[in-house]
Amino acid sequence: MPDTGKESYRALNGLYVLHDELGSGGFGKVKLATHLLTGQYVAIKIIDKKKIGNDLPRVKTEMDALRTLSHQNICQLYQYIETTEKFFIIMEYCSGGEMFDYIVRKERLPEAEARHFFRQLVQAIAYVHSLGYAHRDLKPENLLLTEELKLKLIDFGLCARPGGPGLVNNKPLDTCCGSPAYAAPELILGQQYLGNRADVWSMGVLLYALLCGALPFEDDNMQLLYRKISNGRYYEPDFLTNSSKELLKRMLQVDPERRITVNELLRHPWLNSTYQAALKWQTIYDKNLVDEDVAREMAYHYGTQLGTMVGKIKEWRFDYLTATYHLLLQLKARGEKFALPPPR
Ligand SMILES: O=C(Nc1ccc2c(c1)CNCC2)c1ccc(F)cc1
Repeated sequence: MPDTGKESYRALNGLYVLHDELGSGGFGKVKLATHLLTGQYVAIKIIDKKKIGNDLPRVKTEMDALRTLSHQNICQLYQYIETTEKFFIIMEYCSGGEMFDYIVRKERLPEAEARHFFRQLVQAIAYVHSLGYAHRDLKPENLLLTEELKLKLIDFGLCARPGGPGLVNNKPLDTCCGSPAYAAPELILGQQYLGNRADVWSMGVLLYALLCGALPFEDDNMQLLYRKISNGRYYEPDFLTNSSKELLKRMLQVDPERRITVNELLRHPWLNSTYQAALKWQTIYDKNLVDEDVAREMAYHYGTQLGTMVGKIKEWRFDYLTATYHLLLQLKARGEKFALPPPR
């Protein structure tokens, strides 16, 4: 049983066992846990309502986004539990940890490896934008890696909702958006900005970090940092290829009107040079399609007809059933045997 605050974790009893902490963000902590029915690891984001106070809307924003978004490069929401004191957001566990740590360990990435990760980020963002969302807090800490070095985007707490005020926003940085080092000039100047274009700037900063192992705009003094970002001038190390330099220049355009768009990115030669197919960004998942093998195993365990189980899964309630389905599907996708205990 977890330490103090036992009663507040009661909601997890019989469903999950908590292990050590994976990280703690502005919002609360993320703990490693085991989903008991399948024995699979998950990550549980635990948010204390008292501690977030008037930031509660950000949690709702994130939940709305995560319920809608389902993509191979976005960390999958499995289950959502709300109690009087806390939110428990049960997510896909990404055992490779944060991209930030990966870059630090390797200092900087060869162009081919940077491309491998950057393509997946562009696919995730193209999908997010196609649904009218903008992420608005893109940084290496919000990019996680799986065991197979697949990239998974997390933390939609600052994203702009479709048609919401966020899409065109002129709130100054501190009130609404993420880390200054990755923030677009128009955003830090508190001007009107389009979330989509601001995301492209942040992706440019990320690509620079992948390729150079450093940030293009950096200063401990916030005012000087803002000035560097607004000038848009940065150091180009000699090891950068001309095509990398050209792409960075197109992404780190101070004028959002002249900045490359996501659609142009999807076709840019730097992303496609060693790959035949153009970037396929659509999701591989179909909410109306339920994997029959997984549903059959679940029907067996819960003692229901297959058709009934398929119907229940399709409700996508983000309850324990949704979590079980995703975890069994993940086992099947990894070619591993998956079985549930027989009905009690
Ligand atoms: O899996 C996550 N974090 C994670 C996983 C593994 C490791 C870390 C974080 C940190 N370094 C050690 C390895 C994770 C998953 C979802 C989420 F919303 C937040 C974090």
